[in-house]
Amino acid sequence: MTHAISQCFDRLRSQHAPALIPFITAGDPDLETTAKALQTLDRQGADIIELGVPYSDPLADGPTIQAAATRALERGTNLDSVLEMLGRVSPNLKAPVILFTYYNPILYRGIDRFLDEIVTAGASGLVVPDLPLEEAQCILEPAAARGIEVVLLVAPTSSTERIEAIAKQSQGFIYLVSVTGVTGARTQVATRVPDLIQQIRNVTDKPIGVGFGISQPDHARQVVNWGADAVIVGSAIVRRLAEEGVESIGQFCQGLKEAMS
Ligand SMILES: N[C@@H](Cc1c[nH]c2ccccc12)C(=O)O
Ligand SMILES: O=C[C@H](O)COP(=O)(O)O
Repeated sequence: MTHAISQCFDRLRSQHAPALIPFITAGDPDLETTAKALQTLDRQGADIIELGVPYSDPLADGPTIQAAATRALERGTNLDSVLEMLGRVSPNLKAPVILFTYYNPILYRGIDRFLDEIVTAGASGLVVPDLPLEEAQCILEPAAARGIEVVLLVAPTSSTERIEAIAKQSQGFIYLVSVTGVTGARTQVATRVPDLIQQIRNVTDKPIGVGFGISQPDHARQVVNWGADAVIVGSAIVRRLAEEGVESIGQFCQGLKEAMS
């Protein structure tokens, strides 16, 4: 049973290297571009890729990703078409893919069927931002049985007890949301991030990935210097992909990766 995300972190840790995790919205501007973008990111520095399934009622929706999801939905992108595309591309990717989706499409299909389908498509992990810890059990176990790692989120507002419980249950790594606001490029990384990283470190040795607002190589370097094991970059890549195309996100990823090393 593969636990590809944990394996990826084990490998990187032995090299003392942090992971770069770019996020893109599937279907923006179309799924063929997403397929090319996945391959480009894989070749140009992504260690793990977070692939967002567009959804009509997102939570934590910053303007860039919301606009991308709206465009993707207008073209008829749905979970079936995203998984069909991923199934074609994933055999050629080195980087494990984490699927980002809200809980409603999972519930609609049924958890077991959903998990079987994402395994077939070649996904390795799952982020479900509207699934609170208390409700996560129903998916954590059947996912683990299939080698799918469910990454849970810690927010700046999480209490110490809650951080401990999340850290215990999260698989692959712990996603530290750096701000209480929405996704989107910001001019600097929230100054409480080092404290939050330390708080999580105190209760677990699982890898910690930091996301939200990281949009420049300098930000990525700073987060790594603060002790993060992974840097997650969404909006800055989604915007470039939409405005400048696939080549530009390859170059951007290389730049982030260099800054982190
Ligand atoms: N889908 C979210 C973006 C997002 C990507 N990855 C996340 C992880 C946690 C919470 C939110 C996100 C949005 O609409 O902008
Ligand atoms: O997990 C992916 C998020 O989109 C990261 O946040 P960001 O968009 O602010 O970079």
